[in-house]
This record gives sequence, structure tokens and C-alpha cells, in this order.
Amino acid sequence: MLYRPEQLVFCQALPKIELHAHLNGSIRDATLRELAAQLNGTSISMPDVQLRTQQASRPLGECFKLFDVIHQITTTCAAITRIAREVLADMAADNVVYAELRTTPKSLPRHGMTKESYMSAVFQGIDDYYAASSRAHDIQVRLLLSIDRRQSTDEALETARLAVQLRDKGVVGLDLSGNPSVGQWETWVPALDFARQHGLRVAVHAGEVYNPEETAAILAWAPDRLGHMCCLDASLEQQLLLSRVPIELCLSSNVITGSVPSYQDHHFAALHNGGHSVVLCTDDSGVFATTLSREYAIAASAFTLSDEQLRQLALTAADHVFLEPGERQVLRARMEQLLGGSSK
Ligand SMILES: CNc1ncnc2c1ncn2[C@@H]1O[C@H](COP(=O)(O)O)[C@@H](O)[C@H]1O
Ligand SMILES: [Zn+2]
Repeated sequence: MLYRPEQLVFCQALPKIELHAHLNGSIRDATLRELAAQLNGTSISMPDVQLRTQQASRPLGECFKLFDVIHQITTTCAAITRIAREVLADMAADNVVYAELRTTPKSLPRHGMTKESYMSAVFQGIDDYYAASSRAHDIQVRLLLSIDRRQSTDEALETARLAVQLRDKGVVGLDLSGNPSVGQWETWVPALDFARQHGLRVAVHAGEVYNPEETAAILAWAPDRLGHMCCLDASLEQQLLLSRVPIELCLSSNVITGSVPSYQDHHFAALHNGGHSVVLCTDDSGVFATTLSREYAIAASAFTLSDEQLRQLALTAADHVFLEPGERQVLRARMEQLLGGSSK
């Protein structure tokens, strides 16, 4: 058993902050199946989708094949709008009070989709959620635009420019993600520099596989937050601790993909005990069949965290959001108030 039922109940009641969630990876299983079923006559079969979404362990390479399948199913603006709306609803139901959702804007000429229309579809989904929900005031959302590691320097720059343009629509930063075995860090540096020069914040997936040269280069660039950092040697570990860059940690994702051998072996414990800033996140709640509450419950059980430690973990996430300082303080005060209310 990964955790005791009462640990999950406690974690569900905690107000939480989600900082690392990929839109298409957070698709509901039922929605994925429904959209796949609507695509009769294409290369995607239902058994294909079912088999892929029911695996308990899925090596990283398999994960990226699954993302390709999901992307073949989510090619319309209507699908993207629906996913965005449902992801927000699921997070709000899980007591997430602030979320930074990340997604890769897609240009799919065959489907009449541009990066701009893709983003409009995401904004529509957010608007639809707020228009329909009585709990709408419960969750605040911001966006990070992702660069996929398969992209060229020019494609990445296009995404960075779009992110700057969409700042007043709630875009607060850029993310570098995608298959860690693909591409070269130097390719995307111009786009990340551009974003930073224009006042956006930058989160980078790093160390999801062992690649010490790249991880050292990423640390030297000093992103505002790092994702994963699973596969480091002793010297990189030292550099990471000295950098003090907060890390988004996704327990289920890392264990299911095999980046970390088990929950007990996860580097969460060493970082957290050493006072390094960490934020628990889901990564892909659909693909890994999880919720943020469940990730907190797994941490509570695997690392024997007290209720007070769990509350502190939820609270300190507010210090690492990509909001302006004034807004960040308001969020922190709100978390303090809500957490005061959730203590026994
Ligand atoms: C499991 N660990 C991971 N490592 C790296 N990148 C990941 C990821 N999980 C998801 N993504 C990135 O997010 C995309 C799906 O969401 P969007 O289409 O952008 O909304 C994937 O294609 C991949 O680029
Ligand atoms: Zn990720």
C-alpha cells in the first residue's frame, strides 16, 4: 500500500499549489477514450489507447510514444478547450488553489491549427471553466508555454515570442520539456534567453535521464525552477545545492518511468531534509493516474512526514510561483489563512 486512506483524506483537505502539470498529460482517461472513439477510420484504435493508459510502469520512451498518441487525438481546438476546462475542474476538486499549467503550443496546418489558435483554445477552456463553476473563485491559474526538445532554435524562439505576447493573458513563463534523450541544450538557449530578457520566468526539465554535461550547462544557466533532477552525480548534487534553485518533484512520474527506482529511494528525502526548496507536483495526472493530493499522501507515507511538515510543504510552494512579488505575497497570505483553517 502506497499510503494509508486517512493520509489521503488529510492531503485532500490541504489547500495546494500545482506548479508542474502538462496540459495534454493531464487529460482524463475517459476523455482520451471518448476523443479516440470519435476518430473512426484513423490509425488510432481503442485497444491501443486502452493498453497504453493502463500500464503501471512505463519507461520514458514508452511515455513519449503515449504522448504522440494523445497528440494525434487532441488535434482540434474543441478538444484542447475541453481538456483545459476539465483539468481545471479536476484540480479545483482536489483543493488546488493556484496552478501553473504548462503546454506546448502546436502548429498543425493539416488541422488548421496555429500556435495562436491553440493558445486561444486553452484560454477558452479556462474561461469556460470560470463561467460554469460555482467553485471558480477557488482556483487561480497561470500558464507556462513549453518548448518541446524536438523543436529547432527558430521554433523555440517562436514560442518564446508568443509567450511574451500573451503575458496579459496569464502567461508567466516558459518551460523546456520533451523526451530528454532528444536534442541539444544549446538549441533552445536563445529562446530561453529571449524570454528571460523580456521578464518571463523559466522552468527547465533536467536530469530526468543521466546526462551530466547537459545538467551542468542547465545549472550554469540558472533557471528559475528545475523539474525532476533525478539522475545526478555527486558533483552535480553539490552544484544543485549551491544553486538553491527550487525543484519541482513528481514522485509517481519518476517511479513509473523508472527515472528513480522506488518511492523510498526518491531524492525528495535528501533535498527536503537538507532544507533545499522542493515543490510536490503531478507532472501528468492523466498518464500517471494521480492527483496532487495523492502525491502528497505518497510523500507522507514514504518519507514519514508529519501533518505539520505537509502543511509547510503546501505553504512554501507559494514562495516559488512565477507571480510578481505583490501577487505572490497575496497568495502566500491566502495559503496561510486556508492552512490555519485546515489545522486540527
Ligand atoms: C514524464 N516526464 C516528462 N518529461 C519531459 N517532458 C514531458 C514529460 N511529461 C510530459 N512532457 C511534455 O509534455 C507534453 C504533453 O503536454 P502538452 O502537449 O505540452 O500539453 C509531452 O509531449 C512532453 O513534451
Ligand atoms: Zn514534466
